[in-house]
Amino acid sequence: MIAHPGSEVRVLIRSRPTANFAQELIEYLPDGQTVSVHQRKDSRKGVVNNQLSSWSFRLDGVLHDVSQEEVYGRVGRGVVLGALEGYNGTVMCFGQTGAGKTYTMTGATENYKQRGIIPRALQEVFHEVEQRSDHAFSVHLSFLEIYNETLVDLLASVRGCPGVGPGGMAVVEEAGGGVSVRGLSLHPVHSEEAALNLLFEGEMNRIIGAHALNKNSSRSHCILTVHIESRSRTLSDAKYVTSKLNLVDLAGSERLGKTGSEGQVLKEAMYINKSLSFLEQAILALADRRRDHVPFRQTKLTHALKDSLGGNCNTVLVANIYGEASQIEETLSTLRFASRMKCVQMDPVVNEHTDPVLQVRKLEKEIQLLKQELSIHNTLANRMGMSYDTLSETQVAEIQSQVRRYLEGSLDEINGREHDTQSQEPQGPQEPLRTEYTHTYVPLYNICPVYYMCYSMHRDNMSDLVFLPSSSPPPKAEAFEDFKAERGSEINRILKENKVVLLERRARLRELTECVNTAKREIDSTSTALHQWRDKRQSQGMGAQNLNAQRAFNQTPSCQRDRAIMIASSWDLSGSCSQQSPV
Ligand SMILES: Nc1ncnc2c1ncn2[C@@H]1O[C@H](COP(=O)(O)OP(=O)(O)OP(=O)(O)O)[C@@H](O)[C@H]1O
Repeated sequence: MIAHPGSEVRVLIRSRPTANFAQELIEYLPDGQTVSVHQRKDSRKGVVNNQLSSWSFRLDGVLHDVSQEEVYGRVGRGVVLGALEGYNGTVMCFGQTGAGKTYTMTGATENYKQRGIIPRALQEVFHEVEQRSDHAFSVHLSFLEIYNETLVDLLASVRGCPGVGPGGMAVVEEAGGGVSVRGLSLHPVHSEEAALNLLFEGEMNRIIGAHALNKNSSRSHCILTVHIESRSRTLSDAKYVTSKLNLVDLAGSERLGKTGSEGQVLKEAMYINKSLSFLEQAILALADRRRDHVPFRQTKLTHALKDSLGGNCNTVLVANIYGEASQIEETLSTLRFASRMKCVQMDPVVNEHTDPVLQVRKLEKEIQLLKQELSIHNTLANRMGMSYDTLSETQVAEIQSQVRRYLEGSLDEINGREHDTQSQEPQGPQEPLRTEYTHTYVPLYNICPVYYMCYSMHRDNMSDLVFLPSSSPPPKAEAFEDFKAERGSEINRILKENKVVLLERRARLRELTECVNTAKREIDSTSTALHQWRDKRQSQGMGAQNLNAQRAFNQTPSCQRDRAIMIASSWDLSGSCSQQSPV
């Protein structure tokens, strides 16, 4: 079961079975969630007092006289299944020494039915991995012990383990708020059996001590972490999920007077109590939503558990109590811790990541598909053979050469049509303009706008061709103006001078034409007058000789007559024309 965002840490109580269960002091209410504790006032303080003080704790469940299987079902299963989906999860046991934390987490080795949450969780993980064939899982184990404020790798003895590096072990912060333990070995596991072997190996390395309340008392805190990574086999997705499943068996708090610990066991007890009291402070801070600082770094235990207590983690706490009257103060203390823990908020989210290698492959595939799509569009738009590959050096050199030839005049148009006699006739009007390269045909307007290249080359004096990263070159007129102002300025100057001379000569021609036309008009009027005079003379009986001369003149073709008149006119005008500059 995955906690909803904003819900609280789940807390259940488990009591160690005892023949001396203090029924009059500890009461489990029928709702299965509430525990009431009644405590007599302390008679040792000098006042004989039989008054009872009562406390009531409402939690998420009470596990009283229940089997290991039921405990796993109500505590562990949901967290394990969540971890397989990519949610971080923590199952943690807390309570006084001898209350049954190790029994709950690891269980008893004598009987298979008494195996605890950890072996059952490992079994469930590998059972699910087998069932979920549409996903590829990778599972690793690490086993950390915190003993007297020292980090210990419980799997360092496993064959092939690289051992701790020169920096030693340390809790390190990760980007995103998580923590990891530098120097802690991580062991790949492919089966339940292999995982149980590692668990057994680690358990063997744990430090156990004996005192009055527990002859096999854990003298350290232990965190077994199952690291899970899952990738879909069906979707070729670059995304994958990871999770950490922390199974935490804390050392138990102990009243030194009651346990009678001495020497090393006493020293251990002091470390245990100190770290548990820092854990309580951290939980208090986490439970108080007005506080933004949580003192995780005060001790190795809280630092290592930083990302396992609520927050992004699906957390379940089992508060183990030892329900005898003599342990009522410890029971009360455990239940107070439990009710504070219940106020800690959780906001579990799937740890989704993107595989960079797969992401690159995916993008390459996408580019390929887009190219295919583009090529279909080009075909439909009658622009076949277009290439969108980056230009090779040869292609760039070829374009440079084309532009040079254009500037030298061997290409007639700036759009890339070859002008020399060897070039073939341009293909049909539908065909794109192309230049041939060693390996492929690339349309000029596709590989680089030629206008723009020319523009760049003029600027750089043809020595250094710059491919400006723009797809919109300046208009032809603008580029030509630039050319005239810069590289073509000398040609432009000569052109302008010639233009002036040409204009002068045109004006002169216009004047001459006018003179000719005026003379022609005079000749015409003279000729008309002559005809009129001749007609008059004829009618008055002129001599036969004159008549014959006039007849001969009339028989001359009209074009010859006009020419004779023109020549005569120009002779008349030659004096005035010689005043003008020669054409
Ligand atoms: N629910 C239970 N059913 C049967 N036996 C139990 C149960 N809980 C605890 N025990 C027994 O009680 C004894 C102490 O339990 P355990 O070692 O698990 O306590 P603990 O809380 O881990 O103590 P410590 O903090 O000192 O390590 C063990 O012998 C264990 O088998």
